[in-house]
Amino acid sequence: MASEQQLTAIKGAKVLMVGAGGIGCELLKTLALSGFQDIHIIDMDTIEVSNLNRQFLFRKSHVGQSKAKVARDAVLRFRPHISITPYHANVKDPDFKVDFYKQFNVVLNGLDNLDARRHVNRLCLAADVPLIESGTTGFLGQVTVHIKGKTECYECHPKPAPKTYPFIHCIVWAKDLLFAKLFGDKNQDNDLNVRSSDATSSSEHAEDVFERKKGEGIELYGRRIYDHVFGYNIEVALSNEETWKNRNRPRPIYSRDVLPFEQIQQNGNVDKNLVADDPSSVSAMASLGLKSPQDIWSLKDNSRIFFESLKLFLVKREKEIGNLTFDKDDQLAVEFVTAAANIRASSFGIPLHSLFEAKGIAGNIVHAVATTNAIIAGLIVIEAIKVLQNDANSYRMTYCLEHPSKKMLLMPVDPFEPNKSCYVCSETPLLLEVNTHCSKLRDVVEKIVKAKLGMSCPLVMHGSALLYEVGDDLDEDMVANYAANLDKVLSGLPSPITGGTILTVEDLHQELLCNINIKHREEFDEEKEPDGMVLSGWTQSPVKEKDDNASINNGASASHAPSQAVSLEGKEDSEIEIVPVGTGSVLPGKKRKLLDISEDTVPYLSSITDETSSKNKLEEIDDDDDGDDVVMLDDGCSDGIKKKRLR
Ligand SMILES: Nc1ncnc2c1ncn2[C@@H]1O[C@H](COP(=O)(O)OP(=O)(O)OP(=O)(O)O)[C@@H](O)[C@H]1O
Ligand SMILES: [Zn+2]
Repeated sequence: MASEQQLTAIKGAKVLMVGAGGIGCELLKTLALSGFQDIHIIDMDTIEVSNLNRQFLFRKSHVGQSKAKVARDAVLRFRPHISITPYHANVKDPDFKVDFYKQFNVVLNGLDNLDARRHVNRLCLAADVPLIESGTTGFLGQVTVHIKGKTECYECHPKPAPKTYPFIHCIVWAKDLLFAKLFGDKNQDNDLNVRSSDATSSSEHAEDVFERKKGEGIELYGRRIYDHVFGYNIEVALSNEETWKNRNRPRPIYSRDVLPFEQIQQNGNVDKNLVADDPSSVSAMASLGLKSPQDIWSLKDNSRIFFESLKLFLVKREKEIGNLTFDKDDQLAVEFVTAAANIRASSFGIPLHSLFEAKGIAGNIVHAVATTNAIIAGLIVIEAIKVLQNDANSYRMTYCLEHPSKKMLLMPVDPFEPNKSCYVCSETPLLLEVNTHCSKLRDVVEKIVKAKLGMSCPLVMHGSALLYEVGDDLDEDMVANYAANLDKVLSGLPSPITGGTILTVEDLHQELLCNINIKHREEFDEEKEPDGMVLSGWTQSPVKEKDDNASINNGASASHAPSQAVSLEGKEDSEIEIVPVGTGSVLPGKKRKLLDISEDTVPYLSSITDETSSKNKLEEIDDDDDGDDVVMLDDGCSDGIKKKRLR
């Protein structure tokens, strides 16, 4: 039960929630039931069938509608007198300026990607509004509190850029949607659009394009599926302008453009598989003479594998069709999923992957666990109430573990101090080593300012000389001038950038400005420094640890298969390796000293302290693994940073 004081703080609060997905639905419900009365929600997406298993505010009839709006309506049904304001929009939309943030007492993130999280972090700092961050991956999760000047900001320590993340979505699409639709239960609910343009929209019984027509040849059928999912469905998606306002538009791909019809007919050599009595050894790669699973196939080869594996399923494994579920040890299934994921990746401008990599990703996908989202949402609200009461001594970052430690599944730790060399929350300049005679301004803007510093609308200045900016209100001359600058080497710019120059970069939408000291360097190691430049400053810790009790060891070697993501074996009782999860990237492992935990710090801990019962509870949920929230857990790496706790 909340105290009088807590209730007063809750009732008077105006909160912003960003994201109304897995965590967001739980969070909105918990906020409403805890007495919050003024809640604003931003979410840019519409509801999909695959969300329904865990985003419990949504029903099948809501598919296609705004998540923020439907979530609001669902909660108003049981809390009709509170105010919930939905925004069906990208949080990076310039309408959400610093003044927008200033109206809130606290911002609560339930996002699934680094880019949006960094953006919100910057605006919360600019507006001086506390931010509570969260993330989940399967059974793992965490909640962190970020208060300007008091605790570390979300970006105080660099997070490696996600490498495979967008590709994971292609794998999930190929595996859980396309493979399931073609070879699994025909009557399942599925997000794939199954109606073609010829199907009259009025007819309820319009044909399902995935059904093979009577007498239809395998090649024709394959081509129809290919053109539907990679061509027509992409065109349908493109017609919704709203979706692409802040995203890269995909390109429809049709089979005739990649592989002329004759080539599809001559595609594979099914006979090569004749020796295979065992259906499990049938392989499209063998049929096509593609040998190495490590090779990254071209779009054309992926298309050939697509047609060939489809053909082999229909010819050699006909009996299994309708009952198949994806299995990473099923060679033909992996070939099909790799090819389909790569063709989709090509459409979205995402780098293609080898069969070997795709198999690893497909086999390691961690599904969302609704209970973890619910626990994390509860913890967000607990921290939010402390923040509203300005109860700084009780702020905790809490980690939800997979296996109990000291009979606990929730690990609270003290928040950390801000990193004094963080370019986001402090004014410490960065250092860029670059060959100023070879590198162009475009390289700095793309590889450093956008990719590393996460600025979306950057402006680059040298002293008072404006070298580059983006914006809707620029006149033609300025646009031409900036375009010309982008193609000049740094030392050849109108206001030359050389060793010793201080460059100022700014993103007006994020209210972020930082200075970069330029150091000229002649040579770079192509393998280790592929950008041809090195950015530093931000990663070094300003803190010299003196107090052993306050020190955190670096997670020197943290290899984290999903089940080991939090590894306790061989560790001192009070020390644990923690991997922040659900952040849309693979994050470094960190060891953190645990607090003495009492039930005061985590009020509902007592309900899950029984080792056996809590484990069983979670394992039951594992049975329902048809969630599609995916975060790859890869090998973690140390960020090599020492941090200092607040107390
Ligand atoms: N830039 C953004 N602006 C607004 N909302 C965002 C932004 N980025 C992500 N989101 C929202 O954050 C939510 C994250 O929820 P969640 O992790 O459950 O993902 P999901 O997209 O619902 O599910 P899945 O990715 O597993 O299909 C989504 O609803 C998504 O629309
Ligand atoms: Zn910071």
